[in-house]
Parts: sequence; C-alpha cells; structure tokens
Amino acid sequence: MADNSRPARPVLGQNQYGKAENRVVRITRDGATHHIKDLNVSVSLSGDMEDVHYSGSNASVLPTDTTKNTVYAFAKEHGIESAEQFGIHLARHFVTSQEPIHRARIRIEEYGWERIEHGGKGAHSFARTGQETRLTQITYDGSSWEVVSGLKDLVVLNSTDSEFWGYVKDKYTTLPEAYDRILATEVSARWRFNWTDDEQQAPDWEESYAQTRQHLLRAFAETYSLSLQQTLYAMGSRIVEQRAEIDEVRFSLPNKHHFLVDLGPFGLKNDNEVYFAADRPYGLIEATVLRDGCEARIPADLTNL
Ligand SMILES: O=c1[nH]c(=O)c2[nH]c(=O)[nH]c2[nH]1
Repeated sequence: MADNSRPARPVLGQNQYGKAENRVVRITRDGATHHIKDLNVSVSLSGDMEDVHYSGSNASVLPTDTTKNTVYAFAKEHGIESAEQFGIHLARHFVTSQEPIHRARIRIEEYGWERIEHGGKGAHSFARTGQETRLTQITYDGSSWEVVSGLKDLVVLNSTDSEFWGYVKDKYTTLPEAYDRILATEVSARWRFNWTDDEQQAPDWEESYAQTRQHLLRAFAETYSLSLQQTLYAMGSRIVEQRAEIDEVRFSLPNKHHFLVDLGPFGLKNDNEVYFAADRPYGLIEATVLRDGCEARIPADLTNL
C-alpha cells in the first residue's frame, strides 16, 4: 500500500541557466584597416541540474560568470567569423567540456556597422547601420545541431504595386477596397538550416545571410501584392527555392497601415500623395513557409526565439 502520510515533494521541471546579453565587440586589425563585429550573446545551459535546485549543491554548476568569461575569451582566441560560427564554437565547448551539461543554446544578436568613407580613407571609423538586427540561435545536444537565423526590425515600404480588395464584408466592415495603396511592414523573420551534424559541410554563414536577406528584399520589391499574406509567401518561397541550405522560414509581419488623409475640408484633392502613418493598431500577418516534406520546427510566436 502506498504511504500517503507525507505528500510527495514537488518535481523540478524544465530548467536552464546561463549569462544573458553578453555584449562583445571584437576588432580585427588588418594593418591600418580594422574590422568590427558587434554581438549580444546569451548562453543557456541545461543538464544534470537537479541537485542545485533541490539541495543547493553547486557541484555541477559552471558559474554563469564563467560562461560570460568564455564568450570574451573565445572572441579573442578564435575571433568572430560569423555569429553562427561563434555560437557553434561556444555550444560545442560547453557540452563537450562539462559532463553535467547536456544541452547548450546560444542566442546571438548582431548589430551592423558600415565604414565612414572620408577623403579616400575609411579604415577605422564606422557608423551603425539602420535599426535592423541580425539574429541566430544555436542549439547543441552533443550529437545534433539546430541553427535558426534571421533578422528583426527591417522596415520596408512599397509606394505602389499593392492592392487589397475582394475580402469578406459583414455588417462591421468599413474598409474601402484599395487598388493602389502603400504596403509597409517591419520584417521579423527566422530561417532554419538543414545542417544538423558535423559530418555535413556547414553553410558559409556570412554568404548565406547576405543572400537570404537579398532574396527577401527582392521578393518584397518585385511582388505585385494583392495582400501582405501573398507577399509573405512570395518572400518565404523565394528563400526556400533559392537557398538549398534552408528548409523553413517563418515571418511575423505587422502591416504598417498608411491611410490617405481627407484633404477635402481644405479644398485640396489627395491624389494618393498624403498619408497618415498609423502606428497602432496594426494588422499582424504571420506564417511559415516550408520546403515540401520538411517538418515545421520554428515556434509560432517568434518572440519565443
Ligand atoms: O494585406 C492585407 N491583409 C489583410 O488581411 C488585411 N486586412 C485589412 O484590414 N487590411 C489588410 N491588408
């Protein structure tokens, strides 16, 4: 008979720990010409961590302070070739050097810098590029890799070649049909690589990012849009078709509405020239585009990645 005299102790569920948001700037000096990599690196480790939670024994705990130091030491020792390569290096290190650690997840944001060219020079002065942030997340369990990269805060706008009509109308519908509207959004995208093990040749991460970003932007610019949903699919399918290393792309696209202002009260005609750029509410269009036969693994809510 079960002994019900004492309630069973509560059980520890999923847990992870590490140092979040390690800001690391690495300068590489090639004579007078300098190169810069600017990252925000978050380390999250999991494994045999029952004891520290249940009894307070730290025997299996690599301090979060050490994970921070490792980020900076690796930036010096190995350099930062790409965010992905750097994350892979770190994840492999934590899982293979510490027995109790079975899984490492490294998240990296990368901020871009461009050279300030001046009088034929431009060797060591930089300006931050736009507001766009490059992202990657590396997960390693000691045998297989998952690399999901992407970007956020990339604001794009088409001032024509966008329509929206033919939609459902019920008694609450007031939206006028649009045959020439502004289409604008702030792209948040994540794409998952099909590189999963060390036996496979890893992609050229820098080249892959540059090309994928360009396909995304070109698809946005070149698609005559009947809805933001259609534009989203055009961007995702172009990436999957053109980039063999990517099996899945997910987008979160706020529709940044631009409403024509009624200038009638001032005796003026608004010939698709003056708009009110509303910041909220906004339509939010989200979807995954997959290579046929592949499994969707990127979470539906991109804020969770
Ligand atoms: O591209 C659009 N998709 C929608 O689903 C939608 N709904 C809406 O009011 N405007 C738009 N635009």
